[in-house]
Amino acid sequence: MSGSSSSLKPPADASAPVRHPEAPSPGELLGAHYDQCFGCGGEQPHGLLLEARAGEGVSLTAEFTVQPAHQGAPGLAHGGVLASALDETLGSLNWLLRTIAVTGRLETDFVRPVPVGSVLHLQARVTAVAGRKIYSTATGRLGGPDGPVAVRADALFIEVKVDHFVDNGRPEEIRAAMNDPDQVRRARAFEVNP
Ligand SMILES: CCCCCCCC(=O)SCCNC(=O)CCNC(=O)[C@H](O)C(C)(C)COP(=O)(O)OP(=O)(O)OC[C@H]1O[C@@H](n2cnc3c(N)ncnc32)[C@H](O)[C@@H]1OP(=O)(O)O
Repeated sequence: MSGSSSSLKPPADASAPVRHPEAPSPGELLGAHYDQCFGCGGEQPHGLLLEARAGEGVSLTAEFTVQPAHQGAPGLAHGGVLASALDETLGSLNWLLRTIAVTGRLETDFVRPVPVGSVLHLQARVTAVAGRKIYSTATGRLGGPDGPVAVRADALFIEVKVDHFVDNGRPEEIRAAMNDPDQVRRARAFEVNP
């Protein structure tokens, strides 16, 4: 069974997404937005170490290799970890829009079990934008970018101001990220256009 709830269907007056003129070129690696991010950061030993690459328009591809630390049932990826991989991939799309946004809703279909050691080939795109609401969809395939779908998700991201993080994040990490002397790294921690 599949299908998504009505809040994930763009309204009739939604617009097509517009790729930011300074978005990375198709094929370019996006790199981690924050080294402590569970989804993409290099400083998280049990993180997903997801690598996303810009695609055409407002789309991207990403790869996630399932490690033993990501198990739920013996030898199989945990469903919550797979949802995280989808969330991170979908969240990375906002960098192509240069919009700061957070996940409001994420609906996931788990179609096939995903073994430890396998590579999940993710593809995501923004389908529509309506005011602060960004609608997007993603699939994760096994065996290659054209392999069978193992997971898929539809999501609604909501545009926020940087205050969302500053006001709600733990002060230690906010301070450290804000004080990073590298201007690009400082901006990307919050996915803000530097
Ligand atoms: C730096 C990037 C990191 C990327 C990491 C990967 C992405 C993530 O995992 S982000 C972390 C997980 N997400 C969060 O922590 C978000 C927590 N939630 C919140 O902070 C708030 O609920 C937030 C910001 C989403 C919305 O609150 P707020 O700004 O007050 O918006 P609000 O006015 O309620 O809603 C705006 C619109 O979105 C809709 N909306 C908000 N939440 C939802 C939802 N869950 N489902 C459906 N619609 C929703 C509202 O109905 C409203 O629609 P309309 O404009 O048509 O009336």
